Amino acid sequence: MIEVQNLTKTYGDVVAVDDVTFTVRPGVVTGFLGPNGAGKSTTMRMILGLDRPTSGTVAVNGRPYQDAVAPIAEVGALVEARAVDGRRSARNHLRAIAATVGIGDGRVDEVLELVGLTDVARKPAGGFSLGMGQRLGIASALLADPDVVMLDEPVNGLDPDGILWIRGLLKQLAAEGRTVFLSSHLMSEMQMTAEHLIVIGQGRILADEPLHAMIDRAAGERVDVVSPDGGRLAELLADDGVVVTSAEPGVLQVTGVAAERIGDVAAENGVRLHQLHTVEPSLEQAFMDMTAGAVTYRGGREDTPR
Ligand SMILES: Nc1ncnc2c1ncn2[C@@H]1O[C@H](COP(=O)(O)OP(=O)(O)OP(=O)(O)O)[C@@H](O)[C@H]1O
Repeated sequence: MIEVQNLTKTYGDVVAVDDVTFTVRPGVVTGFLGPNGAGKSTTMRMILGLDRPTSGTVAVNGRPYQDAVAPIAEVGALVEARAVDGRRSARNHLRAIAATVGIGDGRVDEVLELVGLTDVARKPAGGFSLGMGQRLGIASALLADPDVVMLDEPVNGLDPDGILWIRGLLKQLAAEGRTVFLSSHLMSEMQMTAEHLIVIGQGRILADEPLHAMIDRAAGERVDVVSPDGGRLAELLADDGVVVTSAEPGVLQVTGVAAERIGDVAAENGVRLHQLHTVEPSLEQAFMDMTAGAVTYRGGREDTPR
């Protein structure tokens, strides 16, 4: 369990993390989602005790992480590109880390297998692709069999197969009762990996809810209707909470009422329907709407803070 309470971090005038409170529970893959510069890495670094909070507290399994007896057994983290000596093999890289905490070669081979690097374990890590490097980073995070696994942008550089693999691995780790916390700035990736989402924008928490709750809110937002009797249908649908807009004659965009109900009303009143379809929920759009006012940096030529 990770408990973050009223956490704030400022760098000069920049408030990187602004009074953030949340809990990451075991057994559920929790995603930490926010646009670039939202404060995800800073928060994760404070959870690990790598950065000192300006104010607020962090506890991992009930106590401040700095006080943990065997940190890598407590939290397995992939937070910044780990320094890997490129001439060293993946296996020797892991053996060197393992030696510092008395972990034997058997466990090293086990995690290599777990992350799918067994075949290349004796090859120099310098020749690894970005995706293989990510797998090696994840292997070192898992080496000491930690209760809490925290990964900053673990999907970076992974191809679709790699994304599926990490999704399965994280679900498995959560099912074993571990606390699994990972960050990303891409909703599409989170949709595939996380069950619970904590959304951050400009250092503030914007949402903290199960993925399905976010999907439900985004779902059923709009039904598109094509009908030669559009005007009449709009009148029939008029009700509290129902909004009908029409950009062109005969084409309606309806919110606040389900497609089934629209079909029934049309049938009962002899209104012809040529098309009726619910616009698929777009989590990406929901996320963009949520963080619209909270984007610190926007892409583009200048890429300057707003
Ligand atoms: N060491 C630092 N010194 C000054 N400002 C910093 C430092 N670290 C982070 N910041 C600022 O704090 C804010 C949050 O940055 P952070 O890296 O935590 O965001 P992020 O959500 O992890 O972004 P990304 O997705 O780009 O990694 C940004 O405005 C960033 O410029």
